[in-house]
Order: sequence, then structure tokens, then C-alpha cells
Amino acid sequence: MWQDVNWRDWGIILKLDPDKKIREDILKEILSYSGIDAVIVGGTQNITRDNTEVLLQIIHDADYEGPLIQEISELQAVSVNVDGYLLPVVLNAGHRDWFIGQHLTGIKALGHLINWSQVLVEAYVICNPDSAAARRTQAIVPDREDLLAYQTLIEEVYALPILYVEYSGRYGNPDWLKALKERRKKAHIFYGGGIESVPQAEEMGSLADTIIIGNLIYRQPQKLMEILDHRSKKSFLQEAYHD
Ligand SMILES: CC(C)=CCC/C(C)=C/CC/C(C)=C/CC/C(C)=C/CC/C(C)=C/CC/C(C)=C/CC/C(C)=C/COP(=O)(O)OP(=O)(O)O
Ligand SMILES: O=P(O)(O)OC[C@@H](O)CO
Ligand SMILES: [Mg+2]
Repeated sequence: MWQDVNWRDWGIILKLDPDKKIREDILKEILSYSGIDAVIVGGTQNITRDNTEVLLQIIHDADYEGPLIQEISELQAVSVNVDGYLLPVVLNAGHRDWFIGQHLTGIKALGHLINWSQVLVEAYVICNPDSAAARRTQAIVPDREDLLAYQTLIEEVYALPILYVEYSGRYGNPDWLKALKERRKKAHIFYGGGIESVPQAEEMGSLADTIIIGNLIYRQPQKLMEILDHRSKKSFLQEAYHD
């Protein structure tokens, strides 16, 4: 799958959480907007097969034709009803489970069934110590120097395709993203965390290759629609900011 889509051109991804509540009609309205390049289904807490399949069915029923990706955080919730998978590896995890342990377990359990062309690895650096993801992975919060070193590590040592700068729940430091952008040689940069307005989407959209919006969908769907509307009208991510 991944070799057939221009995922490096994705500007905005929506991340839908099976554990979060939203009215179905509002979600379907959001999914009908044209400024969405891909939808990720995933989250950190209470992800089950049941709530994942319910959400996937709603997305399949909506007026959305783009890529539908599952970000795997629970082995038992892996679904076949998606186009592809993003597999997180948390570089700054304080426990090896989130860097290597869960992955070994998963490969031993499902290895014979996995079509690896459907899998893309994301190297996470979790920067907000108050996020559920940070607590779950016992993340060792990086400073600016650490973050830049992680970038070099994944480009030159591990050769991973995506650096995911994860501020989940909090707006990050644009200066850090600027430094990553200036140094970047190979790894595509995902930024996610606290995007709640058009100026914030523009700012992080100009620094990261792809921005991910999560909580806003549930907290202020109207604001998300403003961002998507603005993007469709101005094509700001593709034209103004991608150089
Ligand atoms: C059909 C078939 C067999 C398909 C194959 C599927 C496949 C590719 C299997 C791979 C096998 C494998 C290697 C499995 C391991 C899976 C696994 C459990 C890996 C660990 C993943 C991981 C490191 C999770 C940690 C948490 C994390 C980074 C989650 C990502 C999502 C995230 C950060 C959400 C935001 O959460 P947050 O905002 O903090 O919290 P809220 O939910 O409260 O908002
Ligand atoms: O929920 P928010 O803060 O938008 O963050 C998006 C995403 O990076 C979460 O994994
Ligand atoms: Mg979240």
C-alpha cells in the first residue's frame, strides 16, 4: 500500500480515537471536507477491537474516499478493514516494551499474517510529559539537543522513514521544529499536538512535512472545520509552505 500512495505529500492527517465520543453526524460532516489527506485511527487508552471496528464502520459509511490507516497501539485491536498500518516505535520510551518488546510479541503472534508492504514505521519522540502516551511509555522527555540527536539517530543509524514529534494535547515549540526542518536530510517529519486554530495549523504546517490533528476533532469540531475550509480555499499547506 505505502509504495502506491504519495504519503510524503500529505499535509494534514486527522487522528480519530476509538475511545473518544463524537456525534456520528458531526464526524461524517468533518469527513466530507476536502482538506483531509488521510485518516488515522488510533489512541493510547482503552483501544479495543470493538470500539475500533465501530469507528472504522462509521468512516467507511461516511463520504470519505481517502487513505484509512490504523496506528497500532494494541495488538488485539488490529483490524483488516484498513488500507495500511502505522507502527509506532517510541525512541524516548523509558521501558523497552514501547521500543522493541511489544513489537517482538506482535511479530511472534502475527508475523506469518503480516504483509509488510502495508506497514510503515513511525519513530516517535514524545515531548509532552503530561500526555497519556508519555505516561504509558514512561517517556524520557527530550530537550532540544536530544530531539536533534534523535533525528540524526533515525536518519543515519536506524534509517526509519518518519520522525513523529509528538506533543499530544499541548502545542509544541516551533523553534524546535524549525531546527529539525533545517537539519533534515531524509526522515519525513510528522508533527502532532495542540493544534486548535488556523494560525497554529499554518505555523506547524510550514515547519513539519505533515501535521496531525487529534483532540480538536472532539473538543471543537467547528474549529477543525475552519482549518479544513481554510486549507481548501488557500491550499496553504501545499503551495505556500512546502518548499
Ligand atoms: C492483518 C494483520 C495481521 C496486520 C498486521 C498488523 C501489524 C503491522 C502488526 C505488527 C505486529 C507488531 C509489531 C505489533 C506490535 C504492536 C504494538 C502494540 C506496538 C507498540 C506501539 C506503541 C509503541 C504504543 C505506545 C503508545 C503510542 C505511541 C500510541 C500511538 C498513538 C498516540 C500517541 C495517541 C495519542 O494518545 P494521547 O493523546 O497521549 O492520549 P489520548 O488517547 O488520551 O488522547
Ligand atoms: O490530539 P492532538 O493534541 O491534536 O495531537 C495529535 C496527535 O499527535 C496525537 O497523537
Ligand atoms: Mg490525544
